[in-house]
Amino acid sequence: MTSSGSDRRLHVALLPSAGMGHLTPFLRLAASLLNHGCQVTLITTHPIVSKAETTLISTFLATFPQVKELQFHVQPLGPSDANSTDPFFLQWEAIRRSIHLLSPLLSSLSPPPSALVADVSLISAVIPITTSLKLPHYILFTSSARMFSLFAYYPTVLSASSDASSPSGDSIAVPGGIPIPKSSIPPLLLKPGSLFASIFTEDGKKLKSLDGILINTFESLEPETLNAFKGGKVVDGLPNVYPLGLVPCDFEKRAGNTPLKWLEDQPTRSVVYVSFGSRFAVSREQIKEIGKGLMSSGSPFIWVVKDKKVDKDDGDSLDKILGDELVEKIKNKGLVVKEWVDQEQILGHKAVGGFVSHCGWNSVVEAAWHGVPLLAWPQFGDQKVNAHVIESSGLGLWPKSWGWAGEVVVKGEEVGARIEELMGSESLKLQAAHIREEARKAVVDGSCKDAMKQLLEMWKNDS
Ligand SMILES: O=c1ccn([C@@H]2O[C@H](COP(=O)(O)OP(=O)(O)O[C@H]3O[C@H](CO)[C@@H](O)[C@H](O)[C@H]3O)[C@@H](O)[C@H]2O)c(=O)[nH]1
Repeated sequence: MTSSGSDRRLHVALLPSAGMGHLTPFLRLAASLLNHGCQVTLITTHPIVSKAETTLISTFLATFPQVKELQFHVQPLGPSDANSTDPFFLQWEAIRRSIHLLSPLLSSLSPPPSALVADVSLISAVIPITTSLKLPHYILFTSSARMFSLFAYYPTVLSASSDASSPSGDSIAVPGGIPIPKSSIPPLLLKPGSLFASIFTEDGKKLKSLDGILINTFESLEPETLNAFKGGKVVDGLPNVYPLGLVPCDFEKRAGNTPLKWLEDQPTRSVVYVSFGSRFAVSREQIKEIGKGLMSSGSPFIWVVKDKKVDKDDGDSLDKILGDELVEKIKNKGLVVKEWVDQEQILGHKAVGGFVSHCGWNSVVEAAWHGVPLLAWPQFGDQKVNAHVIESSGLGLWPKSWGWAGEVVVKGEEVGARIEELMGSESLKLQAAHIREEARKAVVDGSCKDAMKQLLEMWKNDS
């Protein structure tokens, strides 16, 4: 594609932050921009926190050698330098504190980019740079539109509260949206002084300085919230919100440990897939109960077990994590894996009929894309807000009494009963299939395609 009036290609620079949940949608956006004929610069921040991120970045760059990589080396932080022990949040803060090193990198790009799309966690750090370079600044919000509505409206809520660090009342009534119960707010947001809370509240105030907000979602999942943004109801003066369906791409495919052969032998829609994403460690006690639940559910299963936050620390064998007895019992009923699997290929397989998920937003979008109903089991962060989207769109079930991670250990019988409900529900199957069709229409020739077109037009006009 050439820019109107000139034959110079549109050049977009992308700055993701740490964690697969953030990197993956950025690389899907990059692939989509390349498909539209854009020139793409990918800013990679080093050191990289997880092995999964290192692998994905190198696969992406090998698949698209035309992409320019700009390496941004940041000064790592320790837990005593910032109020967090989470290696991914520490990396966000490390990037923010090293941001002065970004300006010369961006200035070195030729031709200069027409826009920078940066991660949501970097907003207030990046604004002075894009302002001084006169570079349009967009963010890619990597969670749901509903979560974005909370992010945008939260400063207003806090300013009206008697306690400056906590909203008053039991719920947050985001204008134009469905109220968000206080019990669904990320627990770290209610922890005064936490690194997450300070980034969230500081950056939420700066949204009006941005040029636009890209969100990875579909109308069929979040119609009310997207309408509230369209009507300008959420916060006055917010820049445009572009709902882009950033769906899995071929470059992500990994053969490796994905049990595709085993899936081939299972009846259609019979298998339940269990995964809690790329950065959540399930407690050993809960792991044992999940194992019992899977066995009592009667469905064959693929279960990805993860008991360390960062994959580099993941040294224990499955026998050690599950215990010999459980490993022996499970053997003929399903598959348990500890390594990275290709979730997209699993969800896209005809044998898979349900997904027990922590409600990481990428997992929700991938389940919607493949029409796989979810059993929502949010653990931390934005995940209860996302679980509400799953429940209200009819894409899945949410047993609210299961709470946040660490609040209760959900017993095996309860897990098994809910999996049976998930796998046996005809209405969930039908609604998930409907959402899949709507998502595909939106991406191929509907609202997501239109949003991407508008964005490209605007960048062209600005360049
Ligand atoms: O073995 C695995 C494990 C994960 N994935 C992929 O990894 C991504 C995981 O992303 P997500 O489902 O969003 O979960 P998290 O990794 O937990 O993502 C973080 O980032 C998300 C986006 O901001 C938030 O919604 C989550 O709460 C936050 O934990 C998805 O694309 C999965 O398909 C695999 O392919 N194989």
